[in-house]
Amino acid sequence: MGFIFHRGYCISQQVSSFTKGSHLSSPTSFTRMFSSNNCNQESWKLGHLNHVAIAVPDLKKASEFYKNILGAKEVSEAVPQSEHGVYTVFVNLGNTKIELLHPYGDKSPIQNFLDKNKNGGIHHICIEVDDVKIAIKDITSKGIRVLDPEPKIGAHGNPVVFLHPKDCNGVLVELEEVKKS
Ligand SMILES: C[C@@H](C(=O)O)C(=O)SCCNC(=O)CCNC(=O)[C@H](O)C(C)(C)COP(=O)(O)OP(=O)(O)OC[C@H]1O[C@@H](n2cnc3c(N)ncnc32)[C@H](O)[C@@H]1OP(=O)(O)O
Repeated sequence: MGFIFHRGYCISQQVSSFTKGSHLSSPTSFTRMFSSNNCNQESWKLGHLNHVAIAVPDLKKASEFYKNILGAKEVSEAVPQSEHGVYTVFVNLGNTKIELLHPYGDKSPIQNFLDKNKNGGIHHICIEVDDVKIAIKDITSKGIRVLDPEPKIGAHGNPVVFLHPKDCNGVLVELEEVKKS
């Protein structure tokens, strides 16, 4: 579907308008779009893949795998993230990172996941956005569940939110606000 701007409104051509033999002859061929990200005054943009998070039952063993077996040059120490109920270790790959996660405290949000996946597994992906609050407003209006009403501060000191995996093709998606400098 293409987007056309006319007198300050964003109007979109309906897909049916492109079927063979049809032409854009009347105003009814157009639909005004008021809620699309492309058209809102309050817009936000998707950025790079910040990290892929892997929940692991043994953080030391997993860190050593990336450091000693795969030869990763930058593997951080384990850091407790008390607000999130996890320990994190970051493996820096240059163009993105791997975040190793292990439960912290007795109410960790990753405990269920590890109970179901005893050897660990990919837990979430984190994609950067330029404005997380505008992103939440827009995404929520499209029927996707955001798991916290307000962003929390994530492992990099930036605001983050999570989107429900059931609304995201079975993948837990974290959005992290990274302001362009
Ligand atoms: C430090 C920070 C940072 O990076 O900055 C972090 O990483 S914090 C990383 C940790 N924090 C978070 O994960 C916060 C967001 N997560 C949550 O709120 C929760 O973990 C949920 C995603 C809602 C899952 O909650 P809970 O484990 O209680 O529910 P549940 O086991 O009944 O799961 C409900 C359904 O979702 C599925 N499900 C659960 N976790 C999933 C995951 N990680 N990926 C894909 N699907 C998942 C289950 O299989 C189940 O599907 P079926 O019904 O089909 O069986």
